[in-house]
Amino acid sequence: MTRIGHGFDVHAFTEGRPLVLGGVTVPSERGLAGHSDADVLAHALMDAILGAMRAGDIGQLFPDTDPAYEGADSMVLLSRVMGLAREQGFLLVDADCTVAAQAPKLAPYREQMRQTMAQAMGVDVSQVGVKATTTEHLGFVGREEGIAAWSVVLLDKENGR
Ligand SMILES: Nc1ccn([C@@H]2O[C@H](COP(=O)(O)O)[C@@H](O)[C@H]2O)c(=O)n1
Ligand SMILES: C[C@@]1(CO)OP(=O)(O)OP(=O)(O)OC[C@H]1O
Repeated sequence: MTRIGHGFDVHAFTEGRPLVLGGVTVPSERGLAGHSDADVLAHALMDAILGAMRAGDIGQLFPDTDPAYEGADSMVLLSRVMGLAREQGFLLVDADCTVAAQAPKLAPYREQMRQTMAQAMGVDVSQVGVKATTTEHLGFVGREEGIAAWSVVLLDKENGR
């Protein structure tokens, strides 16, 4: 049985925080606001996995009211989500992600993001795609107010329903 999952997340830019995307700290004057490290790309990927598992979303699993997740490393959370998936018999077939950011330029960090997220999930780098786009200066992304990310995943479960 194969399940599809989709994830979407947005975080606003803020001063005084590092910009963490796909577990990689990207050189930037500003970072993203959030209870955790605000890794919007990892959050979209986690929600896609949870969606395919029909297991709610990251806000349910890691509430932003819980001090345990203050400043949390999203790669640790991603490992935990994939661990839950494995416990339920799911294997990751494939994942693909898109980050919409007007700036900074993300292409130089794309491969590192793929590798870092693949490692956190315990899968091969070939199973994780990361792409970046601007929004041609349109909307909140285009005004450089924040970054959005989307992810789709396929999970496989033997003899599952
Ligand atoms: N933050 C970003 C956004 C885009 N890129 C790369 O530039 C290419 C062109 O972007 P468009 O929005 O004009 O299509 C895109 O395909 C990415 O490779 C980037 O590195 N960082
Ligand atoms: C990751 C979590 C962890 O508390 O916090 P945030 O960084 O606020 O991220 P968001 O995507 O807004 O919500 C999900 C939360 O689970």
